[in-house]
Amino acid sequence: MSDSKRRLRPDPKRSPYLLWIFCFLVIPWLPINGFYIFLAQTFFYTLIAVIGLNLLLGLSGQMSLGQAGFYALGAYGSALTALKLGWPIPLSIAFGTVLAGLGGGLVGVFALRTRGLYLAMTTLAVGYVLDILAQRWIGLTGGAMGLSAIPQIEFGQTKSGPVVFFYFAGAAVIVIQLLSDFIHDGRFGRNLRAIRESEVFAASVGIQVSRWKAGIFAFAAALAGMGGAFFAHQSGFVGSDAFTVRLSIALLIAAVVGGLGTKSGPFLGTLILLGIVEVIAGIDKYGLFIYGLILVTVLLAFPKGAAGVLDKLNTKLGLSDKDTRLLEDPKSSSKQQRSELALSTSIVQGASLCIQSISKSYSGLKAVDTVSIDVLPNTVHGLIGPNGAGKSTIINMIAGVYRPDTGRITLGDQDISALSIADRANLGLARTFQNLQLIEGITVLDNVMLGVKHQQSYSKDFFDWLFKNSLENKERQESINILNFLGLDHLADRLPGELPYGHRKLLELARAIAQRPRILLLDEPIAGMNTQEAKEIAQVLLKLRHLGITIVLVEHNMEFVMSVCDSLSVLNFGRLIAHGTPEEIQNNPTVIEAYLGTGVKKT
Ligand SMILES: Nc1ncnc2c1ncn2[C@@H]1O[C@H](COP(=O)(O)OP(=O)(O)OP(=O)(O)O)[C@@H](O)[C@H]1O
Repeated sequence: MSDSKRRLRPDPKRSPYLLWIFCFLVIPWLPINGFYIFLAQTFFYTLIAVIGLNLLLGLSGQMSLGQAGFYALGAYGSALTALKLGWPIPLSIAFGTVLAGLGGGLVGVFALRTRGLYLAMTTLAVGYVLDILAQRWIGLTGGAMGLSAIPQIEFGQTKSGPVVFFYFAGAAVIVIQLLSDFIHDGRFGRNLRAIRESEVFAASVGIQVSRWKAGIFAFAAALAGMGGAFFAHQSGFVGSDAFTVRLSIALLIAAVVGGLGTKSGPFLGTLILLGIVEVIAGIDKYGLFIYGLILVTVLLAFPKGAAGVLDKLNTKLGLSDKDTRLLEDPKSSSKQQRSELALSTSIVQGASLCIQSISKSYSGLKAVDTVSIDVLPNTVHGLIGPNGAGKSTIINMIAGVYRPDTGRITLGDQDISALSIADRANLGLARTFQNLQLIEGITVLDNVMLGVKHQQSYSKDFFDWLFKNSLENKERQESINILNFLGLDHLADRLPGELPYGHRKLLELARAIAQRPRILLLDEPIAGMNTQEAKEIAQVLLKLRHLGITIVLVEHNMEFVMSVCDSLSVLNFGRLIAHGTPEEIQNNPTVIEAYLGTGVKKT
C-alpha cells in the first residue's frame, strides 16, 4: 500500500464485526442448553454497561463508582413503564436508557466540578443515594421484595423468548460497540483524551471542556441504564439488592481488567468478569474479596489489561499495525515547499492584539501592573524581561487562563476579556506552553489533528465514519501538510514519547498551526533547544509570519528574539519599561540597565 493511501486509510477495523455477526447468527442454533443462551444475554447487557464505563474512565479519565445507581435507574424505569403503563418492551428499554442518561447528565453538571478522588467519592455517594431510594421507596420499587412479573421478551411463544432476547440484546451490543469504536477512532476520542491529559490544554484547542465531560458522563450513565433495563426484562424481577456498590465495582473491574481506553477491552473484561462470577458462584461470600484481589493483581502485573496483553502478542506475531510506520526522507525541500503552498491556502489572516491597562495580583503580589501593548497584524512581537517580570502571566491573561483584575484585551475588533479559554481559541487564539502539552497515548499525527477545526456538525460524523471517513481523511491530509512543513511527516505514526525534545517542541507548534490561528502565542518556544534547532524554529516563525499569522512570544534567548521579532515590549517587576523595535530596545539605557546589560547583537 502506498504511503499516502496508508496515511489516509479509514481506521475503523471492521473485521471483528463480521465475527460478531457470525457468532450472533450461529450460537442460538447450536445444540447447547438454555443456560448458555442466558449467559450470552447476560454477557451482552453487561458489556453495554462496561463499554460506557470504559469510555468515561478510559478516555476522559473520569472515575465513576456510581454506575450501579444508573443501572438501577434504567432497570426501574423500564420495568415500571412496561409493568404499570403497558409500554412495549423496546420502548420501555429506550425510556430506561434515556432516564439513566438524564440522571447521569444531571449528576455530571454538578459533580464534574470535582476531579480525581473527589469525583470518585461523589459518584460513590450518588450510587448509594440511588440504592437507598430503591430500598426505601417501597411504593414505587417494592424495596427488597422488588417488582415481579415484569414483561419478558416472548413474542407470542415463551419457548422462543430467550432466542429473541439474545438477538435483541446482541443487536444493541453491535450498535453500541460501533458507537464506541467511532468515539475511539476519531475526533471524539481525541477530545476526550485531551481532557484527560489537561483541561486547560483541552480548552486551549477550543474544546468546551465542561460540556464534553457532562456529555460523556451522561452517555456512560445511559449505557449503564440500558444494561439495567435489559437485566430487568431478562429476569422478570427487579429487587433493590441487585444494585449495590458491588455491582459498580464489578463493572469497574471488567473495564480495568479488559484494558482501559482500548476498543476491545470491554469485550475481554466482561468475558473474564462473567467467567469469574461463574467460577466463584459457589463461594459468593468471598466474592467482593476475590474481585478486589483480581483488580490489584491485574493493575500490578498487566497495567494495560487483557487488551494490552493481546496487543503485545500481536506485535510478537508481527500482526501489529505499528509495523507500518512511515519512514521517508525527513527533509525533502520540494515536499516542504509544496506543503507550504498547501498551508498558505488554509491560513487565516492574522489579527491585531490590543492590551489596555491590564493588571493582575496574586494574593497581594502585583505580578502585572497596568500594562498596555499593541501588536500589529502579521508581525512578530516579543515580550521580554527578567525572571518573574510577569511575561507568562500576560500570556495566560491573553489566552484566558487568568482574568485580568483590571483592563481589557481586544482581538481584532472583538473584546475577549470576559471570554473562556475555549471561546478565545475558537476565535483564533492558539498557544504553546512553557511545559510541553502533548497527548502521549496517541500518535504524532493525531496530536496535530487535535488542533484542526471541526468543519461540520457532530451529528454527521458517525455516518461519515461508517461509510466514507472523508472528513477524517481531509483533516489527516491537512495535518500531514503541517507536519511536512515542519519536516516531521516521517514521524507521523510515532508516539510523542518516542520523539527527542526538539521534535516534541515542533510537534506542539504543529498542533497550534493546525488551529489556523489569527494570533499565535508562544511561551519560550526554544527553551531547551540547541543552536541549530533554535535557528530552524526562527526560520519557521518567519515563514509563518510571511503566511500572515500574528505571533506573540516570550523568550529569554536574546539572539533569537532580536532575529525574529518586529517589535518588543520589555517588562520589569510587572511594569512595562520599554516598547519599540529590536534596535531601539537594544539601545535603550533603561532596558540595558534592568535586563540586557551590554553585548546583545542583532543577528
Ligand atoms: N499562580 C501564581 N500564584 C502566585 N504567584 C504567582 C503565580 N504565577 C506567577 N506568580 C508570581 O508572579 C510573578 C510573575 O510571574 P511570571 O511567571 O508571570 O513571570 P515571568 O516573567 O514569566 O517569569 P519567568 O521568565 O521566570 O517565567 C512572579 O513573582 C511569580 O512568582
